[in-house]
Amino acid sequence: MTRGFYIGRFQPYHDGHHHMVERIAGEVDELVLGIGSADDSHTRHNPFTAGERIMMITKALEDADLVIYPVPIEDLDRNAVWVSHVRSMSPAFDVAYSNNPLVVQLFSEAGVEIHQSPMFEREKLEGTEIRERMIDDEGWEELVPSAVVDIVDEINGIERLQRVSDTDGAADDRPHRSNTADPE
Ligand SMILES: Nc1ncnc2c1ncn2[C@@H]1O[C@H](COP(=O)(O)OP(=O)(O)OP(=O)(O)O)[C@@H](O)[C@H]1O
Ligand SMILES: NC(=O)c1ccc[n+]([C@@H]2O[C@H](COP(=O)(O)O)[C@@H](O)[C@H]2O)c1
Repeated sequence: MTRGFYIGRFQPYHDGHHHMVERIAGEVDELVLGIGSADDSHTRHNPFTAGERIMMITKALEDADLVIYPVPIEDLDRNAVWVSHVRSMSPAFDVAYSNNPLVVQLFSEAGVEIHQSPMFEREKLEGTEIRERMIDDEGWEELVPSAVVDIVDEINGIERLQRVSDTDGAADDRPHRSNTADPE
């Protein structure tokens, strides 16, 4: 029995993530989905709560032939202890999956086997691009699983994102420390 760990912010869970999970499903029996930056919500970069992201993932993977465990993981100010923090929150896992350079670096240093994979249609399957489309009322629905469209509707997610994007002070949606091994 092999259990994997796939971490992301999933803001929102989109078809690029879904494609990656389908690929991972061929390699593991069970998969922990780490909901990164679980403590953040209601901002342009992280509009959805951990609970809302758990709903998106659970419903989108309802019919998948895979046991999944969505686990919220809060951010820490200390990268050096982040892998211990992840382990303290997650079911034990044999292999981790990420394309985030900082995540790859931290897991590798901790001796965890980490797999990276090619990006799938990255020009459109990117959270930042999808959130911009949501804000601008441009087509985003075809870039996420249909279950995610239903949940965004149920929580009035578009209205929230449009409101917070006006008021959270962010001039744009540039990724922060999580997307680089060297934030400088
Ligand atoms: N289109 C894609 N194909 C394959 N992997 C992807 C794709 N988009 C994201 N990923 C990977 O999924 C993981 C989680 O990504 P994340 O939740 O940050 O999504 P993102 O699309 O990169 O969002 P954002 O633009 O908000 O940073 C990362 O390892 C990321 O590289
Ligand atoms: N020190 C920390 O808290 C720390 C370090 C590395 C990654 N992370 C988190 O892991 C997640 C990585 O996901 P992405 O690949 O979607 O950016 C993010 O939520 C990021 O904030 C946190």
